[in-house]
Amino acid sequence: MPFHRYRPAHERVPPPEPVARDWPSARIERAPLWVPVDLRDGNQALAEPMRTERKRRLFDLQVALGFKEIEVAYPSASRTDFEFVRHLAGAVARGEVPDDVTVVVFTPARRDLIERTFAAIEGLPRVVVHLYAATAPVWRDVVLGKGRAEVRAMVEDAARLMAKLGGDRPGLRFQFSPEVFNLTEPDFVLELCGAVTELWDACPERPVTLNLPATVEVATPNVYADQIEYMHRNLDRRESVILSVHPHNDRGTGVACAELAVLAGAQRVEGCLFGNGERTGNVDLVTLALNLYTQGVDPMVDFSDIDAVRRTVEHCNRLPVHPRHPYGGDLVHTAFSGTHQDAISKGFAEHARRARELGATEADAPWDVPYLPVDPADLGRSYEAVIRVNSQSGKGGVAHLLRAHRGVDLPRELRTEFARAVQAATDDSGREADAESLWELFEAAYVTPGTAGELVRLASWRVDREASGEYRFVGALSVHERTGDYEGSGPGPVSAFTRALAAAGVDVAVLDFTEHATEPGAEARAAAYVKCRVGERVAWGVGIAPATVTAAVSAVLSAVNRAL
Ligand SMILES: CC(=O)SCCNC(=O)CCNC(=O)[C@H](O)C(C)(C)COP(=O)(O)OP(=O)(O)OC[C@H]1O[C@@H](n2cnc3c(N)ncnc32)[C@H](O)[C@@H]1OP(=O)(O)O
Ligand SMILES: CC(C)C(=O)C(=O)O
Repeated sequence: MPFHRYRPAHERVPPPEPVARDWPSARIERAPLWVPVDLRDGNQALAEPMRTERKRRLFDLQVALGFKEIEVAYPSASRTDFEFVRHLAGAVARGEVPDDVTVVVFTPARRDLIERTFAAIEGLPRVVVHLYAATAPVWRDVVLGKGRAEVRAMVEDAARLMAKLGGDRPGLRFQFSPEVFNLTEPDFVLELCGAVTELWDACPERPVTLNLPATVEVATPNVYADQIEYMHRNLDRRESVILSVHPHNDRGTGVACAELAVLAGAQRVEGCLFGNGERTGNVDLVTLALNLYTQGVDPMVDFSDIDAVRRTVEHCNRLPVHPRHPYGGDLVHTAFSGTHQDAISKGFAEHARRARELGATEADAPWDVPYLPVDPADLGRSYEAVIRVNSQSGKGGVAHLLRAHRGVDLPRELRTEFARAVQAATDDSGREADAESLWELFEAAYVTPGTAGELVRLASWRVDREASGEYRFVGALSVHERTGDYEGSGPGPVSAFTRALAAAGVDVAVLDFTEHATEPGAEARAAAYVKCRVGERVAWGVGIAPATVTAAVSAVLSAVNRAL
């Protein structure tokens, strides 16, 4: 591949010199102002732009999630976008939009289009008019055909017109974006930003938003962070400026760019939900907000029902969210592989133990579960899909599914044995085994093995506790088709039954036995697991029944038949 055709970013735009930087040792301790631009930047990247119904649905979602500033349209671009802003003006007048929500509209630096933009916002009580113009050398030369002075004049003319049209209108603020900031000479950005903050008379009561986009991501995130910190330190009227960033994701590092930019002094971040937007998309606000959340910082937006958010975004964009998308993808809390499942399963148990120790609920106890950076329940997800079984799974995952779905908690040795059977079955099929098919496999193998072809069968039976404290088993046993009544006594029901079996000619030694309830409460069923030696053979059997004695007897019978 002809890599010699490309130049590194530092040769395309001089880095700000000298670079003093605090960002490498800074920490993000509170959320910046998140501004979703799905309805403008995201929308302009869609094959079928949203109409009012879809736009309103996404807008309402963003309001419900807690966003306070929302870019809603490029009103001069199309009738659809113009009408949407008019629709919102009506919605605000009807009290359908909370008072603390401000809308942003976007305009190029062209007189007719600015005038149309102001016509659109008539009647909106809280609005930001956002002016943009490309400032980087290639855009100046190739797209606009203007030198630096002419671009400055174009921006100033537009800013002046906006100030004139806006007047002293209460609730109106201004925003400027030097498009392709990241490839623009830093001194030129300072010059333009200084010009607009002066023309708009930026002051702490009416700050101007300066939004510095990585319109096309071209460098590693540390370069963007240096550029932002330089602006943060050198912008005029800094206390009257809201420093904003707008990363795209061409190199796949939009999230890193945004995070480092916040460390470098950015107070506001524009992006889209799940990262829709031009080419590889705008930076994803869901990931950014939840990255903060998992550091223990209030993200100031609510993603506690992530799947509902995703469904609405998918509906409005008519684009799917990738199953591996951070936090919201279908598969991001799922482990298929054995050692991950084992770790997660142990992590869940430890989490429950720690919660009990702290006297907290599991939903409130500190989260530290291997392989799960966030508790899926915090995002409105169940634990159902966390562990899924295929041929790469091990005993931990198999045992977890049986425990979670059927309440059976297999002894370690039986887990290993059954996991081998599951692996053989999933290797043969090449498919996943869901909880139901896993249970069917387990039941057929251990609970009701070869029902039709059983060699030892038990018809009616009973166990009594004698006055001596011993147990007495009496039952009709059929062994190799020979039926008779047999009995046996022992210190427990299991030993009483094995003695009855011995009397019928079946020599059984119990090597291991455990029993537990499958769920809490009086309605629980008992599960019994028994490992028996029958002659030369050793086998496990499992019994599940409403009564503990029945479960134990069934388990022994199952082990005997499996061994035989
Ligand atoms: C990085 C971003 O996201 S920028 C936003 C991009 N979004 C969009 O373009 C969506 C909406 N756009 C549109 O609907 C149309 O492009 C319109 C209505 C704005 C303009 O349409 P047209 O007049 O047909 O122009 P066209 O679409 O060809 O745009 C190119 C013209 O805009 C000029 N232009 C580009 N950016 C700007 C700007 N910020 N301010 C003023 N003019 C600009 C170009 O120099 C070019 O001018 P020229 O025709 O004199 O060479
Ligand atoms: C904010 C602007 C101009 C933008 O959408 C971009 O640069 O990507």
